[in-house]
Amino acid sequence: MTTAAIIGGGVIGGGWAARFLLNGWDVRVFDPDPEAERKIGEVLDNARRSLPGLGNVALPPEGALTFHATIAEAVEGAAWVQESVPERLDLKQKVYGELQQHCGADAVIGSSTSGFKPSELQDGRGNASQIVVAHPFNPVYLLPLIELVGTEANPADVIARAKEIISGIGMYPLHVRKEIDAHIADRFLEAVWREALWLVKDGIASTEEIDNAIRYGFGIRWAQMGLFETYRVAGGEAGMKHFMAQFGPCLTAPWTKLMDVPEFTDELVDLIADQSDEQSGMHSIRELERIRDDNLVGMMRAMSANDWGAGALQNAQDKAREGEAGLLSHVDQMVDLAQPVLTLNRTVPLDWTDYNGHMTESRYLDAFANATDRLMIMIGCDAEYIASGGSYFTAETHIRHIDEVHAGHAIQVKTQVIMGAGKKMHLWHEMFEGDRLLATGEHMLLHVDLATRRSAPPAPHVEAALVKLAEAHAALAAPAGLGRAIGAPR
Ligand SMILES: NC(=O)C1=CN([C@@H]2O[C@H](COP(=O)(O)OP(=O)(O)OC[C@H]3O[C@@H](n4cnc5c(N)ncnc54)[C@H](O)[C@@H]3O)[C@@H](O)[C@H]2O)C=CC1
Ligand SMILES: C[N+](C)(C)CC(=O)CC(=O)[O-]
Repeated sequence: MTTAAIIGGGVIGGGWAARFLLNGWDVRVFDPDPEAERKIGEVLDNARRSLPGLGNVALPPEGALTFHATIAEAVEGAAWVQESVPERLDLKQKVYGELQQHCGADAVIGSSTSGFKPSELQDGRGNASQIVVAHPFNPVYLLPLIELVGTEANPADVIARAKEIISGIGMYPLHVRKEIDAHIADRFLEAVWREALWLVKDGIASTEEIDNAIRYGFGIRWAQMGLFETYRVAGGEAGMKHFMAQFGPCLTAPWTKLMDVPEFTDELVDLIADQSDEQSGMHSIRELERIRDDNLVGMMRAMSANDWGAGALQNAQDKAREGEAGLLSHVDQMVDLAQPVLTLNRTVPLDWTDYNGHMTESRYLDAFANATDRLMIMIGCDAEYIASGGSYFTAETHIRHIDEVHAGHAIQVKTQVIMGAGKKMHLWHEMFEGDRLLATGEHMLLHVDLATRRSAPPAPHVEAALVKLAEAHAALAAPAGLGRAIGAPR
């Protein structure tokens, strides 16, 4: 088990703690705030309901979370130390002074700083080589971006280790090669924030109107294509050059206020805080966090379905975790061919639940369809085979809903091949939460030629693998409920 130390467990430190913990790391926290344990507990509750279901493969078992009275205790045995104390350079440097006396010389110390350069954090430190900026985005347990910034004081192996660890907890290390104030992303956020303050101060728009301008338009667009790809498309068939020719001249027009920052007078602070209360005060912060998390999970899962952007990153993570989750890619890897095959091992995601507060009926079919996909892969009917023109179509399905299950709970599907020969594949899926049977799915599939869209025999290697599994499963008892039609129990 690997250990992370979290120094400062507020909004961001709490998110880091959840990210490490849910990815199987032990987490040791130091924060002098007597409320820190409660606050991190609440962040963790939100993380547990949203992160595990983001991908389609189960996360590793959670690590252990402990709270410590001193920095010295917290950093003991930590491979990664994440500093997330308030944004004050003197405080951050004081904290490094203390923690470097106790942490391992080979531990990486990441700072969550939103704006300081790594050279400012390293200044005066004996062992500057282990200190880097690892700037996350709120909520740290869901958003994958980390701006990783180092200096010449950081050897290549420290940056490489930092990248490896960040990737290992499902995040995307964006290596900022040249240090600047506020890195890359906060430069944008700061520019947008300044403009927004002017719009409110000048009475042009309320906080809610500004938020609507973002969330009904360019905010959704940015989430999936960023800035340049979006503008390339906006240039039409003529592309980026046309876009720049059309909108370049506007840059000299007074469209932005940038460095001209409105003074934070009491009047301006009250104006913004009052509008914000009116806009969102009906929700507690924890409620708003859950609404935000539900939306983020939904958007990111949509991008996973398209294998795009943050969704493609999640898919790559899922792929890397399959082995650990017991999901195999060929029947020949099975230790015991005569047992039902584990074809799904995942957590119920937030967007699979309905108004009854449990997994909705259509998602049972989703889960069983995913289980069938896994079995197809295991007999050689994988992406390459399908691209060559052969696949299976489902001809008939019968699902029995036996017990309910909720978002955030782990589910597994085990699959028995009832019959597999020639064009036919008859499958029996059983869905469990632990030992509790949740549902069964009986599915008849036919092999097809994708060019003619008609049934056709599979390639010999696919049929051989299917027959091998079907013959091994023939020794299993017939499942209770096999062949049942809707009606009174028999
Ligand atoms: N809030 C945000 O949206 C983001 C903040 N950051 C950065 O993360 C860092 C932390 O910010 P937040 O979590 O927002 O602040 P916060 O105020 O929520 O949390 C700071 C925590 O540090 C603790 N603390 C204070 N002195 C300490 C010490 N000597 N040792 C250990 N803990 C101490 C406090 O008790 C508090 O719990 C800052 O550098 C900030 O720029 C980065 C990304 C986003
Ligand atoms: C406002 N902020 C500068 C602290 C924001 C960040 O640093 C990143 C984020 O999560 O928006």
